[in-house]
Amino acid sequence: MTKAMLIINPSSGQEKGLSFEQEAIDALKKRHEEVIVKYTEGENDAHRFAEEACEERYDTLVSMGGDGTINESINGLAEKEYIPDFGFVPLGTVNDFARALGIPMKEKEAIRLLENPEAKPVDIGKIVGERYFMNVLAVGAIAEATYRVSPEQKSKFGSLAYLIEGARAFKNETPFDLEITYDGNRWEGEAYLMLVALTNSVGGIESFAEHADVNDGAFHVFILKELSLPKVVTLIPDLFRGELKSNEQVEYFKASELSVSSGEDLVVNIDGDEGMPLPFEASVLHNELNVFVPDK
Ligand SMILES: Nc1ncnc2c1ncn2[C@@H]1O[C@H](COP(=O)(O)OP(=O)(O)OP(=O)(O)O)[C@@H](O)[C@H]1O
Repeated sequence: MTKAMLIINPSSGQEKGLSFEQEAIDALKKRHEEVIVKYTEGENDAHRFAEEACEERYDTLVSMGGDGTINESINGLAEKEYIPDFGFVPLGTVNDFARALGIPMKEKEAIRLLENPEAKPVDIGKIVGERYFMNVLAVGAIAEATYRVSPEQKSKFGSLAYLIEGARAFKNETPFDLEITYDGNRWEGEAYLMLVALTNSVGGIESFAEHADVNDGAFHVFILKELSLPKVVTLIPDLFRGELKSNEQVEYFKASELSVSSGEDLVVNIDGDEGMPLPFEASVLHNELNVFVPDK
């Protein structure tokens, strides 16, 4: 008998998850005899439910929520002996993972996709000894500014709210020292921001790492080395043209393993949430999950 687990975060996306519950169950019932629904009540519930889906050998796990819920689900699935195919319905503000995979932003369309999806192998990132991520790591005050984005700003400006707070942090910003060893190479210098992207979409901007693919086995590392007027204004058009990696103020390289440290007290932002202090080591888990994407 085939079985699917549906995780719903009722609080995600201004509490719209529950209104799509029945549609999601109906879509999953087209391919599964049994559909079990789990509701999150707080932190770590989605993580725990996803682990349960592995242990109990569910064929499919589907999560409905924002990037926080999807990140927790992935943390429950990664590196398990048995891993169900994974699908999700994006309910959040930014939804970078969904953007990268071509999953529709409209809930009804994302749910319809569950009736006849293609399961695509997808990379995820691992912070060694800590946790997993699916989109981005960031270090620097500009990244930390994103914690100041309020729910009101998010509902008013969407993902633009993060750009606005980030731009505010540009003003009084000073560089920090950074040392990165990667795949047998080394980069050392001063930086204003470091971003490690696994997919093309960062902060809702799909052209951020335009050349990045969800299963290319690589981290795409961007280091903002300079932040001086008037050159800084060239970052914006390059960002939206997908040319950020060629901007003279940016150092760019690809890596499958990274070790990052700094002499200063810095904290890494993981998929938009506050992570742990530096130093850290990260590696790509190539084709770790099978994720439902639109059938071609
Ligand atoms: N029933 C619940 N009530 C309140 N908070 C919950 C509940 N279940 C889970 N959470 C919390 O919701 C957070 C995840 O929210 P998620 O990112 O999925 O949605 P969102 O905040 O609407 O998305 P986005 O940040 O993209 O706008 C987790 O920190 C988790 O602890």
